Amino acid sequence: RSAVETMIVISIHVRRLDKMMNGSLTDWNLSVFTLDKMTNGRSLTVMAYTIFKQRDLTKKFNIPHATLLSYLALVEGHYNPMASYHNHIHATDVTHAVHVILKKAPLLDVFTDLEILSVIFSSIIHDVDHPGLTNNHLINTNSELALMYNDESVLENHHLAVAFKLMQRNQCDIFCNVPPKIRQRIRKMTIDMVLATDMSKHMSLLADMKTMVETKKVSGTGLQLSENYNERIQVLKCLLHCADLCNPAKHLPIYSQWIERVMQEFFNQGDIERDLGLDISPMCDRHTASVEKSQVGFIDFIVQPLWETWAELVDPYCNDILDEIETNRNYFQLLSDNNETSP
Ligand SMILES: COc1ccc(C2=NN(C3CCN(c4nc(N)nc5ccccc45)CC3)C(=O)[C@@H]3CC=CC[C@H]23)cc1OC
Ligand SMILES: [Mg+2]
Ligand SMILES: [Zn+2]
Repeated sequence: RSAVETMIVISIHVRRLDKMMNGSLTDWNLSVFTLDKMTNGRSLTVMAYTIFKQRDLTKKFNIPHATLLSYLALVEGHYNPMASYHNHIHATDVTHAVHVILKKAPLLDVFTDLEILSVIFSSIIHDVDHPGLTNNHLINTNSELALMYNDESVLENHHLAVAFKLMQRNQCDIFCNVPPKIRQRIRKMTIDMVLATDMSKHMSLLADMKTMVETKKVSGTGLQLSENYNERIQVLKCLLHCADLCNPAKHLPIYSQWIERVMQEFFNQGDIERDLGLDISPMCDRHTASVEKSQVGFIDFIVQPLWETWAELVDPYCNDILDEIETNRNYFQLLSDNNETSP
């Protein structure tokens, strides 16, 4: 489809989307699955374009509309439709989550337009061309990607390289009217944020956040960020990471669909590992994995500690999110107990 046709199709969806949401794109429990059906598999382009318009980013950074649409459609088309979880709908979900988190009261006047553009751009591209396999698997199978990136944040380096390479396509450079120094700053922030979505960085990210909480407690005020780049990017990394790990914070019907998709992706990887005679990765053996136990562990060890620290540092009022996580955790704990008792 030419960019013009894409633009027309998308703008029809954008208008329908606006009506559907009656402008309330900020509904945390919006179903991106419904949105994707409504937009014939174009939910990322429609979501991202709508957010850019609502935040006036096209005007603030002089982004030509046709260029934005072409690039968004190109990126969406480079998400892997064969990946049941890490496809374009996950990117729509994370982009939407970043947008909603940024709208929360404690963050309203904290970040600059440049930082907002960068974190929304990062969410759009953060998993582009994901193969549906984990970094460890790519490393253990001597994949081309692991060879390319020397086993270090292999997937995340790939997502970034693909996203910036696609920007070189004709009429796809969305930052064409942005001064070089600003372009460089967007690129640096995007690289830092997307690399921080590598789960192997999770514990150090969490530790750094806890340190910030301790120092912030001293000031006792809301989130007061200094001009210091490292302090500001630290919070933005965590914002994107929270959005990437927001499935357990959603109502069960939505959360359950993400579980089904991620387990399908993990089991597919486990099947490959079994066929290769490799050790099967955690949660990836379809014959022994307990979906319920995996979710309880995922919430207890990773998701709840992250969101709790986020609440302490940034948003003391995100109890609705913490409550949802706890409700979902107890639901899967109960399922897990029942599976134990009844054979
Ligand atoms: C909806 O449900 C899920 C959604 C996403 C993911 C995601 N999982 N992960 C990892 C997370 C930690 N894992 C564990 N490994 C080991 N040895 N032990 C553990 C013990 C308890 C919990 C987790 C682990 C490995 C996989 C990613 O890397 C994805 C990519 C980026 C973000 C999250 C994704 C998992 C979900 O349910 C399990
Ligand atoms: Mg990722
Ligand atoms: Zn992701």
